[in-house]
Amino acid sequence: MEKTIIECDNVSFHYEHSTVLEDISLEVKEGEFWALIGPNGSGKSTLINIILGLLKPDQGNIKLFGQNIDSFKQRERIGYVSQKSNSFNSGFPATVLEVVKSGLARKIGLFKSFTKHDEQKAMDALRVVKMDDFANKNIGELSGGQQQRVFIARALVGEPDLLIMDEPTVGIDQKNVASFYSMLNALNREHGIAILLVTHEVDLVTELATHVACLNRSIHFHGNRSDYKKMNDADISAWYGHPVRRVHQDEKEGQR
Ligand SMILES: Nc1ncnc2c1ncn2[C@@H]1O[C@H](COP(=O)(O)OP(=O)(O)OP(=O)(O)O)[C@@H](O)[C@H]1O
Repeated sequence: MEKTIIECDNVSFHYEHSTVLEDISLEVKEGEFWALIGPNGSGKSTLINIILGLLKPDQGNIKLFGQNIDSFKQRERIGYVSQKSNSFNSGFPATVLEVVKSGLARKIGLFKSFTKHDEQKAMDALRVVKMDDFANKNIGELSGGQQQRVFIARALVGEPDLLIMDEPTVGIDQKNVASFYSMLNALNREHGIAILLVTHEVDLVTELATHVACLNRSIHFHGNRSDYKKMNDADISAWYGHPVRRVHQDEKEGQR
């Protein structure tokens, strides 16, 4: 049986006077690729911050890899890429390889120097995201999409079992979004890394994610991809509280 990697059990959370999350229960198991969808301000980033241990829930419990979050010490098992990663300007004084190696700091200690082996691991991670040819380039000289691949490599260099991403494609054009997602697909299928992806792309998830959860203060839907595909636009609109229309595969093909 697959092991449970993330277990949220009846989690609730509020900021000052507003309740943002109510009774959230969700399980992510080994090898699964979850897309967390929901309208703006529905609590997705807040839930991610709780799972990462950056916020403490008012109620409920989180377990990571079967351990209570308060006693969980194996942070290197989780790679995280935020929506604001791709914001280096052209003058930022670090190469792509240095940025990726910085992902090992948590493992080896901040002030220890990197070894040849660390460098090889960083190059391996760059190869996975097909950015090894850019290793010695300045990070600021890369496009948003290329930078985001580098940030995935930084999250991968510590060989995590789980990758959490909060809207990693913000600011990336549509053509590059598709290749970015196919890379995530390969990470999940070929490297067995579980993925929790916050996204606004209600269409792409049907082709990629193994499971979908829709959050809007509470969980309105969670299930596998085929159950999600059976939902119609009216269901999704009801979860969102406003009209949502998915682009269907035959329409997409017609647009090509
Ligand atoms: N630090 C904070 N203090 C007070 N309220 C906050 C704070 N951070 C977020 N909120 C509020 O909590 C709600 C949920 O925000 P959150 O960022 O989790 O939503 P989200 O689903 O990730 O949104 P988006 O899709 O727009 O990124 C919003 O109403 C937001 O304004």
